[in-house]
Amino acid sequence: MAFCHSNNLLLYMAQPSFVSQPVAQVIHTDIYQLGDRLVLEDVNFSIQKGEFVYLIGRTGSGKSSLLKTLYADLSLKKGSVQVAGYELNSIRRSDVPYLRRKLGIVFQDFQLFMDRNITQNLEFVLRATGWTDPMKMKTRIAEVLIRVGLSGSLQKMPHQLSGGEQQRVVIARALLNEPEILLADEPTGNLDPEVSEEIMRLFLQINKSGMAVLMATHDFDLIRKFPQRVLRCENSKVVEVTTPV
Ligand SMILES: Nc1ncnc2c1ncn2[C@@H]1O[C@H](COP(=O)(O)OP(=O)(O)OP(=O)(O)O)[C@@H](O)[C@H]1O
Repeated sequence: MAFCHSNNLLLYMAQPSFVSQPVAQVIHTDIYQLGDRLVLEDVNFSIQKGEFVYLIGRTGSGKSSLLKTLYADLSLKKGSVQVAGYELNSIRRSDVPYLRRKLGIVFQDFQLFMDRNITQNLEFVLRATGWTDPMKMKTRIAEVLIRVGLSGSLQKMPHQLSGGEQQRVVIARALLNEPEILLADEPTGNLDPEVSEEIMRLFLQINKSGMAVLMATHDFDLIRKFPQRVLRCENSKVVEVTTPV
């Protein structure tokens, strides 16, 4: 297991060299919100390729701030963070879009363009991330929609889809550039329990294909039903927990 508490960093560093490079590695890192407010201190953990990790903690404990740090939305003042091959300590502003292509980001609020159909929503992201060939874009959009079980929705407008289906589109959007890790912030927060479970099964299915997932959630029913590794934000620290519920 690659996680380390701050007092056993040596154990962490003593991992044999054949262990694959983690997709995310956070060492002795302080997490600040805007206005220089320290939210989490001395954070240490790593996530290996293909791992599924829940991130839990009370409201305001720092889950979103941690995720924002990983996708370079909050800047790093102290510590070392490496994500998808990028050192965030030294990342240039101009490289942030390239980092984000290697991450899939899923939020609670779907953030789809409501005046564009599903194909157009996905096309927008492909164009913004450098795709130009219309045939390749069409194929990629069809692929990701099949993956999330929405192959019949290419021309639908977001309002014609249920909440669960809209979240599936958001997950499809996050998959477009085949990221190494999905960062999900309360992805089931707006969904009823049955639909939440379906979305969770989708995340697990994607995870099985080798993509790491870090999911912030308050949903203990999901954690009980689909146990995975758990990190908890509490008292300004991030700790690994074995009995979260
Ligand atoms: N944009 C912001 N500017 C300044 N402080 C913020 C901002 N966003 C959050 N904070 C503060 O940072 C702390 C951590 O908030 P964060 O949103 O990371 O917690 P969280 O665990 O994700 O909470 P929730 O479960 O409610 O989403 C809180 O004290 C919050 O008030």
